[in-house]
Amino acid sequence: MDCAVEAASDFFKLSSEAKEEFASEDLRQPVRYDTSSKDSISMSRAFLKHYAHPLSDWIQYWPEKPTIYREYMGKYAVEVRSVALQLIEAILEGLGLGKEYLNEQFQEGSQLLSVNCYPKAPQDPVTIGLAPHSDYGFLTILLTSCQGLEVVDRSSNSWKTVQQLPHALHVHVGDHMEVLSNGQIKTAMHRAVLNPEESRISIASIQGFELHEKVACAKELVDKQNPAKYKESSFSDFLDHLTANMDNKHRNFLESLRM
Ligand SMILES: O=C(O)CCC(=O)C(=O)O
Ligand SMILES: [Fe+2]
Repeated sequence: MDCAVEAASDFFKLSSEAKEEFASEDLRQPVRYDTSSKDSISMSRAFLKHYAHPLSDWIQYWPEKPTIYREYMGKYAVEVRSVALQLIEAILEGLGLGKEYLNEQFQEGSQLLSVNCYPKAPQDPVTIGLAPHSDYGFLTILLTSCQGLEVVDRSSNSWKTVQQLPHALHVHVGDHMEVLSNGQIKTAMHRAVLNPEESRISIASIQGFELHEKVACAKELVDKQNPAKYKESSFSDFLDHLTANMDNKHRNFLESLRM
């Protein structure tokens, strides 16, 4: 885990030119570097996003520098995906769907790594690094170098700081789990605030289905009393939604799926 943070940190220390090599406004690029100045929703963040599963298909597109990047990030990606799949199985079992439910789609699903770098906060008042959002996939596993993640507590509708525990991973549910469970499990609204003491690295691993595979409410969880609450959608539909709403505030994907 520390190695993945080190690889990320070293990448962001590269010259602007080296990082800009990966700059693209096309959300479908296999690797994409961007900073807050161009992306209105993320407020003070540089990030590198790339796919990670199957690793042999994607690793060739990842940065070659720093030289440790592919090895360290690759190892982390494989390990964290295995944890995510085990957690997803447990959730599916808890929903009464059985742990093998849609097993093929999960096994062949996509994994997106969002590697973020936030500057140290300039002064005391809460400074936002990444604006409130939920993740599109089923489950996100987040590794962070220091405190900065906040989640909405649904009971009080207020922001709660996620405590930084040494060597702990943070797990949260994404939009497609809310859809699959027909609303029984809710997506986690979250944001990142800048840390006043140090710059911060976070690595989000987002587990979804393959690009064009549709996610619908599980028919086992739909009946007369509980009609389907969401339209079906794919990861590709999410990318289209983001592209179409790049410059406005209607970026909430889950809201766009509500029936
Ligand atoms: O930096 C964080 O703590 C959150 C990152 C995040 O939410 C994301 O990359 O989707
Ligand atoms: Fe997120």
